[in-house]
Amino acid sequence: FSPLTLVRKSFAQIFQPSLSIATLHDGVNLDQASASTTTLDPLVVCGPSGVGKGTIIGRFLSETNAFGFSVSHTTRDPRPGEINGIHYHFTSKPLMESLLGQDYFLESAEVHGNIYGTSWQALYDVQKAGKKCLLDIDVQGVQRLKTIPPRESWKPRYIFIAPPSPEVLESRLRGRATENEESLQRRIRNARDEIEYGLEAGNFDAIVYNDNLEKAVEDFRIAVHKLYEM
Ligand SMILES: Nc1ncnc2c1ncn2[C@@H]1O[C@H](COP(=O)(O)OP(=O)(O)OP(=O)(O)O)[C@@H](O)[C@H]1O
Repeated sequence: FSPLTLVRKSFAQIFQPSLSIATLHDGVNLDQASASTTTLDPLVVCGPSGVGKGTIIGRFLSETNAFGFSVSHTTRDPRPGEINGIHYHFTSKPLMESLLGQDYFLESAEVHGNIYGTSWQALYDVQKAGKKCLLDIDVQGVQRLKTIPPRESWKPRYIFIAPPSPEVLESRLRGRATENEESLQRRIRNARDEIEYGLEAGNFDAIVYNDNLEKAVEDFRIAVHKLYEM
């Protein structure tokens, strides 16, 4: 039977823990399964709000085709211009709640009354396109991810982005001007514990300090290349 049959079969068995990426990857030579699996391991990027994750990731992704973002599910309403399946999988709250009760999401979070989640399928979709999935996850999310037993598609690398100091973090958050004072104070309060966890030995595979942006992007690039032996 053709490789395509294999691919379809694999999707039907999406929750099978030992699913091989080789069978998910259209056109891949199945004999090279072991060689192709590690190259698609996901990358989890974490750091306190305002540290510059989005900025660094944006710069990094603009220079590489090796990584891609997954499409998240959300219960929030689409904004003008947002397309279902491209920007988000827009999902009703009852359906989302039912999916949360199954092993459908690798991570989920409630933000301002809306539920967001990254499904295993979304991760597989990125891998199927031959890319490593880059996930921007908060510290609590990372702590939950670490409880997931490794599976063929889930052997992530973890990078923490740290601010040069709490004062600089606060001034960046203020400079971004996206938060009201209450939200800003909450982010700053949370940041203390998040930074402590991030800098603790063994919690992350690499730590990148975002002081000078150019240097941080370069350090991020170097860390990724090391972690993936690229
Ligand atoms: N090295 C840097 N020097 C100065 N300003 C920076 C630097 N890196 C990022 N910034 C600025 O800091 C602000 C926060 O950055 P960004 O939005 O990327 O943070 P984030 O970690 O993605 O935040 P959140 O988790 O809240 O989405 C932005 O205004 C950004 O332009």
